[in-house]
Amino acid sequence: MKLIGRFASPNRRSPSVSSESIAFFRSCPVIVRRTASGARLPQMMQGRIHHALAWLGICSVLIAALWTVTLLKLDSEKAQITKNALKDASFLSQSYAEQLTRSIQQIDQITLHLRYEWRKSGGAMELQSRPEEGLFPLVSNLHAWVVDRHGVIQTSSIQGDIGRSVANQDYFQTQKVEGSREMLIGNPTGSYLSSQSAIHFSRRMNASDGSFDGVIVVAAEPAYLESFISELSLGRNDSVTLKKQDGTLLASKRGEDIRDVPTIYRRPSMFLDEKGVTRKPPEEFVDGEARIVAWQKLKNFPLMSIVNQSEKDIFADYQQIARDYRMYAWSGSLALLLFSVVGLNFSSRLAKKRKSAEELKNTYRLATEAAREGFFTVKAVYGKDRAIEDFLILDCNDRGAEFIGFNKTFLIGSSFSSIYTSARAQQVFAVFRGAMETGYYEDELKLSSRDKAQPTWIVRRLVRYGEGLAVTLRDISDAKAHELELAKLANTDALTALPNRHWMMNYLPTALDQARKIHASVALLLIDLDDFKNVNDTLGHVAGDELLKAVAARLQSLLRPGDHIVRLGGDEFIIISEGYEISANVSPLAERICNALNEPFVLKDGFSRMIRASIGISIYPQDGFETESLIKHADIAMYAAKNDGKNRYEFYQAHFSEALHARLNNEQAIRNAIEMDEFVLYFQPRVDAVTGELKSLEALIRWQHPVRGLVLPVDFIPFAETSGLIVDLGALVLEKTFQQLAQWKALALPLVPVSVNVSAKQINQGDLISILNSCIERHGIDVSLLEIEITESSMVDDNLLVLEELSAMKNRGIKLLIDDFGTGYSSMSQLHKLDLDVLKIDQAFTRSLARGQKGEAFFKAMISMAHALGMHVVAEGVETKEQLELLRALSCDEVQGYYISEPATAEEAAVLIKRQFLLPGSRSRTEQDLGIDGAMVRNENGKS
Ligand SMILES: Nc1nc2c(ncn2[C@@H]2O[C@H](COP(=O)(O)OP(=O)(O)OP(=O)(O)O)[C@@H](O)[C@H]2O)c(=O)[nH]1
Repeated sequence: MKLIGRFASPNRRSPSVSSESIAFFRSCPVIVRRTASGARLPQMMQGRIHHALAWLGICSVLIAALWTVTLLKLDSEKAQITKNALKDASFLSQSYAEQLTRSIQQIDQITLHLRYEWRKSGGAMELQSRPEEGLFPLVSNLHAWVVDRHGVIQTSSIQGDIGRSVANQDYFQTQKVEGSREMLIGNPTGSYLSSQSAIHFSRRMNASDGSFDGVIVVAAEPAYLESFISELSLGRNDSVTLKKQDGTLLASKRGEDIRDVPTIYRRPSMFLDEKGVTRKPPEEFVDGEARIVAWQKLKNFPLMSIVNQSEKDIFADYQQIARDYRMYAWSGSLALLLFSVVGLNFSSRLAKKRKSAEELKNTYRLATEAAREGFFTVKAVYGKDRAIEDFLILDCNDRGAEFIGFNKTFLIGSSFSSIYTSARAQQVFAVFRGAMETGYYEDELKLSSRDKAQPTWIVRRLVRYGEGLAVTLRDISDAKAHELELAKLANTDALTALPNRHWMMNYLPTALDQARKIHASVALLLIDLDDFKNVNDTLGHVAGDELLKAVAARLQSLLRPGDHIVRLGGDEFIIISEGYEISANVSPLAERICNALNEPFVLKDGFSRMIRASIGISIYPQDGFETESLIKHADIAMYAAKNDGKNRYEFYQAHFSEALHARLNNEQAIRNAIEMDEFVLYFQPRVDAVTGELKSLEALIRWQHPVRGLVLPVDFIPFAETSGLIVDLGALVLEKTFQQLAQWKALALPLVPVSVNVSAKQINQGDLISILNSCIERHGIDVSLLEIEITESSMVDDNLLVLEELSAMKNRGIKLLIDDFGTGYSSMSQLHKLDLDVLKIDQAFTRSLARGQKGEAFFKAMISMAHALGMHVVAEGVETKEQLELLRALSCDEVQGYYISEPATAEEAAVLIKRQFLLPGSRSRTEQDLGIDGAMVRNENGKS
C-alpha cells in the first residue's frame, strides 16, 4: 500500500523511501511510463470529472426524457381536450341553431297563422281569448298583437293592450316602408310589459290592393329563445348567443362568472362562414380568457348561434392533471439527480477500488518481475451445469510466459484448452479445479525443456481469488539440483559409492511392502569382513580403504540384476535380494561371496591380500516382517557365523537370538562387576628352577561374584573378549597390580616383579604404554617391577601397532614375556625382532615331558632356541617333582605351577614374597622361624 501512496504523489518524496527502492522503481519501465505520463493526481481528477460528467449526462438524458414524455403526454392530452372542445362547441352551436330555427319557425308560423285568422275573421279575431285555442304557445314570455295600418293595436294577447299605438316602433315603420313578405326580426327593444327587452317578429299585412294594411307582431323575450339551453351545459365562463348576421345580439346565455358582463368580446366579432369553430385568443375577450368559439347560421333566418366556451373551464381538469404530471416530473428529476449523485459517489468508490486493485496488480507484477517469479491470473470458465469447463488466462508476466514457453501477448486471453493438448490439459485442469475447490495448491514440477537456459524445476503455487486463481511459478532448479545432490550424498557411501544405510532404511520398507503384495521373498545377506581390523593395523588405513573398495566391487559383480548391495559402514555390507525363488538361491549366493572373497586382492602396493567374511542371512517373511527385525536377525546370524569360526554363512535361527541374549547378559554382568569392583587379583609365583627363589608373581584375575562365589577367567574372559570389555578389564588389572605393589612396598616387603597379561585387543588400542606410564607415576613403582605377558596370537600377522607398542614398552624398560608359547604361530624372526625377555612354554608341553623322549626333545629345542635368542625360559604348569627334575636337566630357567604354588591371594602372596625360596623343602629362615608350610595346594584349574 505504501508503494501506491508513493506513486500517487510523485512530487512528494518521502524520506523513508530508500535509494534502493527508488532505484528499483526507476529500473522498472512501467513506473517510468507512469511517472512520465504526467502527474497522477490530475489524471485521477480527470478520471473523476469524466465519471461525474458521465453520471450527469446520463441523469440529464433521463430527466430530459422524463420531461419530454411528460410534456408530450400533456400536449397530447391538451390536443385531445382541445379537439373534444372544438367538437363539443360545434355540436352545441349546431344544436342551438337547430333549436332556434325551430323556435323562430314556430314564431313565423304563428305570424302567418295570425295574419290568416285576422283576414279570415275580417278583423274580428280576439287574441286575448285565443291562446286557449292554441293559436300560439301559452308562455309568459311570448306575446302577439295585431296592429292596423295606423299603428294602433287592434287585438293583443296582452290584457288592455288594445288601442295602444306602436306606430313609432321600428318594426311598424320598417314593415310599412319596405313592404317585405318575409317575417322581420327586430332588434331587442324595451318591452311594454316588463323590464325585459323583447325581440319583435313582425309580418306585414296587405290590403287587397297590395297596400299596407297593418302588422302582425309576435314579441318574444330573449329568455324564450334561451330556454332550451340548460344551465348545466354551460361552463362558468361560457356563453351561448344568438345574433343577427349584422352582429346585433338577440339573446345570450352566459355562465355564472360572466353573467353580468355586458359583452364578453372586446370588439364586435364577425363570422362570415356559415359555420365554424375556432380558438379565439384571450385578448379578444374582456375577461382576458381564451375561448373556443363555434358558430352556425340558422337555416332560413339571418341569424347565427354562437357558442363561446372558456378554455379556462375546458382545461380546468387538464390543468390539474398537468400540475400533477409536472410535479411527478419534478420529483422524478429530483430523484434522478439524487440517483446520479449517489451513483457518482458509488461509481467513484468503485473506480477507486478498481484503481487500487489495478495498482495492486501492477505492484504485484512489478514485485514478481523483480523477484524473477512467473505469475498468472486465470479465470475459471463455467459450463451450463456450473462445472468448470476451461480456464482463461487474464494476465501473466514475461517470466511466466517464458516458463511455459509461450509468448506473453499470445497467452493473455488464451484458454487452457487452446494451448494444451487434451492429455496435458486434463492433468492441468485437475490441478486447477482442485485449487478452485480447496483454495490453495502447491507442488514442484519437473520441466522437460531441452533449452539449458530454461528452468528444470519450478514451484507452482495456486491461490484462489473470486472466480479465478493467482498462479506463481518460481525457478528452483538450482535449489533442486542442490537438494538432489544432497539426497545423493545422503544415500551414498563416500568410499565405495554404494548405497548406504540411509538409502537402505528408505528402500527396504517399500521393497517389503511390494513383496507382501506379490507374495515374494526378500533376503538380507549381512556380510562382515573377518578380522578387518588387522588389515588396517598391518597395512594401514589407506590400504584398508582400498581393500574395502575392491571388496565392494567384487561383491557387486556377484549380484543378479535387481539385487542391491549396501555398505552399512566399517567392514559391513548388506545384499538385498528380492524374488520368488530366494530360499533356493541364497545359499549359492552366500557361497559365491565366500569363495570370491577368498580369491586374493592385489592392492596398489603390489601385495596381494585375502580376506574372509562371515555372513548372516535373514529372509522375509519367515525371519521377520519389518526392516528392523530383518536387519537385526541378519546381524545375529552373522554373529553366530563369527562365533562359529568365521569365514562362513549362517541362516538366522531363533536360538541364535537366545545365545546372543545370554551373551549380552553376561557382558552386562561384567560391566556391572567392573562398576561394583567385584574383580580381585590372585598371584602365582614363578621361581628359579634350581634354587626355588621367587623371581616374579603373575597377576591373575578372578571374579568375586556375590552369588556364584569365585568365578574363574575361563567363564567370563571370552565374553569380555568378544564384547571388547577385555580392554577395560586389562586396564583394571594393571591398576590393581600397581595398587598391590604400592601396598607391598608400603609394607616394606622385598618386592619382586609382577607380570600382567595383556590381550591383543588391549595392545591394539594403542594407548597401553601411556596407561602404564600413568600407573607407574601415580603409584611410584619402579618400572623394573612390571612385566608384560603377551600371547603368541597377539603377534600374528606382523601387526604394526602391536609391534610399535611392544617396542615402546621394551624401550621403557619393561620386561616382555611371551605366554603360552607353542600354541600359536610365532616365528623365530618375530621373536628376534621383538627382543623379548622371557619365553613361557605352554603347560601342554610340560605335561608332555612325562610322555617320553619326543616331548623332552621338543622342549629342549624350544629352550635352546630361546637361549640362543637371549631369552629366559619358563615352564608353565609344573605340577610334579619329576617334571621339575626333567626341566632342570633341560636347563629350563624358571618354573611355575602347582608344584610351587597355586595362585594366591594378595595376603598369601605377601607371605610368599617374604619366603623368597618356594620350592618344597627350601624354606627360608623366617618361615622356619614362623613355622609356615610352604606348599599351598588348591583345587583350581588353569590360570587366566
Ligand atoms: N580402512 C578402513 N577401516 C575402517 C573403516 N570403517 C571402519 N573401519 C575399521 O574396520 C574395523 C572393523 O572391525 P570389526 O568388524 O569390529 O572387527 P574385525 O577386526 O573385522 O573382527 P571381526 O569382525 O570380529 O571378524 C575397525 O577396525 C574399524 O576401525 C573405513 O572406512 N576404512
